[in-house]
Amino acid sequence: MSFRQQPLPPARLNRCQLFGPGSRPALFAKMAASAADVINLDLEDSVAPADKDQARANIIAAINDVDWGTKTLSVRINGLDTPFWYRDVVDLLEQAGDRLDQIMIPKAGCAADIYAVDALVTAIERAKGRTKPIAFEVIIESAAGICHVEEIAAASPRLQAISLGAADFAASMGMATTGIGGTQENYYMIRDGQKYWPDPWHWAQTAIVAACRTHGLLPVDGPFGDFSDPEGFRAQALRSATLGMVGKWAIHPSQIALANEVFSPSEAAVTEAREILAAMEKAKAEGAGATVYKGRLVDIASIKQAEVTLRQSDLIGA
Ligand SMILES: CC(=O)SCCNC(=O)CCNC(=O)[C@H](O)C(C)(C)COP(=O)(O)OP(=O)(O)OC[C@H]1O[C@@H](n2cnc3c(N)ncnc32)[C@H](O)[C@@H]1OP(=O)(O)O
Ligand SMILES: O=CC(=O)O
Ligand SMILES: [Mg+2]
Repeated sequence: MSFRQQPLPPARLNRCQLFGPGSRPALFAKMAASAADVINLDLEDSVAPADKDQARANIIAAINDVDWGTKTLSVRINGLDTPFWYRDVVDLLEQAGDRLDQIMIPKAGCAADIYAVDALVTAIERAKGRTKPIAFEVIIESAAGICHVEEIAAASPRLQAISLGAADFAASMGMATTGIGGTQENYYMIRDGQKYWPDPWHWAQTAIVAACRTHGLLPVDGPFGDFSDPEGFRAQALRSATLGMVGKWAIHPSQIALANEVFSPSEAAVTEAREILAAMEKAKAEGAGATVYKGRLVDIASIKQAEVTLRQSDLIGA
């Protein structure tokens, strides 16, 4: 480990972020009653320009009126390239109650984007005497965003999470795709006449995970558009979890249980993590730094790997 210790991310569950358009208030109570850890009420791309004002009013009313339980409550504001975002921030901070936890900033391209929203939020918090600081989450979904992901991750102490937005990311990168996330038909390799489909999102995900882990944030996988394909969703989520992401968006209620399942360590994984810690305790007592568990090497790094699983399991149990 470097002299500078790697900070832990916020100790809260973020296995599933359920999205719903601010222009469909009939969904809000259903979202609140769902099993998602995080609720994202949307003012951005699921809301038509003509509906932005009404969606904002719907969301402010719902933040105050709906019982959101213990969920993290987040609102996705409009991008900084639009005429809507400042009004989103001003109205939310001036009119929504303290139940609002977080603002999601889409299409972040550089640290200054986060700085701009931070400055506005901070001024309104002070003017209005808001005592609970609003947290931020951002979406990396552009070429500029992925190029500057590390400076974005360091941009504000308000930041808690970064998601990959596969749809806008693909558009910004000029990728020849229309599907949102998952396997892309034309992204394949051939070996011995057999097609094999690699993961086109892999490098962007690992860049986000590395930036998040460096700065103590939660890395999250974004939307999987084909909600009629649970196996495709599961495969994408399993890859994300394997790479270090802690959760995934749901754009339909059918995806919530899948995300919760994938991002909750199984009983077998928890048992194995505990057994590795026990094996290492025994090794330590015998003066060894490494030992054999189920025929394979475990050493001091294995303790840290096991702790990743146990921290997540403890959060779920808490
Ligand atoms: C690329 C991006 O930016 S993704 C993020 C932004 N996008 C979004 O927020 C889209 C969120 N999802 C949706 O708007 C909707 O789920 C849609 C448009 C995809 C599908 O909507 P519908 O056609 O109503 O879905 P469907 O009929 O299958 O819904 C089944 C049930 O789930 C409910 N439901 C649908 N979406 C949601 C949701 N997001 N949250 C909670 N409940 C929902 C429906 O009201 C319906 O309830 P009912 O059984 O009580 O009648
Ligand atoms: O906002 C999400 C995306 O995929 O684009
Ligand atoms: Mg987007």
